[in-house]
Amino acid sequence: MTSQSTANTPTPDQIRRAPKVLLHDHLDGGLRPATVVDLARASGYPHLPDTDPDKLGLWFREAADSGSLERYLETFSHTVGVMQTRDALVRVARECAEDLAADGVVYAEVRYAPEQHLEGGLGLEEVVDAVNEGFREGERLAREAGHRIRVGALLTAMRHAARSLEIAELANRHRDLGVVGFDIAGAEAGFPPTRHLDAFEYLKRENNHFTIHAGEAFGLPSIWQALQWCGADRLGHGVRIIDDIEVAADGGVTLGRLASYVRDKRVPLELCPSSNLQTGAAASYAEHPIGLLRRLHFRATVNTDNRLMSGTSMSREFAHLVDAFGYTLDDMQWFSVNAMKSAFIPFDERLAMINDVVKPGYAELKSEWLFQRTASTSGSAESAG
Ligand SMILES: O=c1[nH]cnc2c1ncn2[C@@H]1O[C@H](CO)[C@@H](O)[C@H]1O
Ligand SMILES: [Zn+2]
Repeated sequence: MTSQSTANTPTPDQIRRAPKVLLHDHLDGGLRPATVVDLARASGYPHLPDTDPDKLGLWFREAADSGSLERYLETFSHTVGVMQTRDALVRVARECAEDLAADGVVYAEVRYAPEQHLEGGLGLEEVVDAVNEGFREGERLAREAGHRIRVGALLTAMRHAARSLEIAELANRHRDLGVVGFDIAGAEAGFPPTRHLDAFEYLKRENNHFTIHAGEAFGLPSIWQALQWCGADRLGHGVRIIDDIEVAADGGVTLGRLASYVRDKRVPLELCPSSNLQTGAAASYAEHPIGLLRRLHFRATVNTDNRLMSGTSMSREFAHLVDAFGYTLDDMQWFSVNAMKSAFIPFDERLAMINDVVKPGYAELKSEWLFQRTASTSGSAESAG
């Protein structure tokens, strides 16, 4: 009865233990509800919609379930509101690393916008130092709990604001000091990436890396600008590339020039299924473009975006995809290797993560079925032999 193909369909426990790689996760979108409540109490933040952690968690999920990116983003005022002191930033970053590690994430790039954490009097440098300290503490605590994780920071500039060059310079100064790259985020419609061209050109001159939120709430022009004007290394979401792919009634697929470019150049897509359902970028998991993009061998990756607002984790994202598309451990490995290839750390480290951590982890899981014969199946196997 036990065949390799059925054994390759991961169980919830295997999904959690599988080594996962996360490239798109917002620090201010991943707080534990109880931590939001604690920090609000400690700092006297008066605006929380609820002070019961369970109800607050539910409030975030429901408020973010709005069908529009703009309304989804309004929920961040409460998380950003309680992340204005050094202690709060260290704690949130520490818990982020611990939570990801406990969920089986072995490598993560976590982003946040330093310019949003200055209201309590911190300077930009102090914000970055506090978050880095939290990540290092979280890595250490995770190790003590038996998990291995590496966390790098991406510094985000808000696309409606005008501090992107300053934040890009901040990212460059903290290069090799815990910050692995740069990003822009926030409302997409009306704020094209070309507004921040000087920041991107600066980073290119410095041989540094950046990703751009593009093709989430706005379509192909945003993706095209991010790649061809700004020179993004990766696309945050990029899910609307589907608008440049035609599927005929007979199943034949035609790629437009931009979709071809994205696939040919192996441009990494930081896809975030649950987040897309909430902002209206996709209707259901089964209809999410990730299914087609994976079949067409785009450089697709699976990400959480905002664990608090979506009530999600990497394991939950994969569980939904396993359910919707019948993905196996091999598919999970493919996404994880894709993500690791696309990370912003040096090539030799990415290669070692793939060969020494990711692949052995999946090999271990994929071989479990060999050792799990029950009395009855081993009996029938013997009699069959
Ligand atoms: O999916 C998204 N699209 C665009 N912007 C986002 C998304 N999720 C979060 N942020 C924005 O990024 C900031 C820094 O982390 C958050 O405060 C939020 O405003
Ligand atoms: Zn995002």
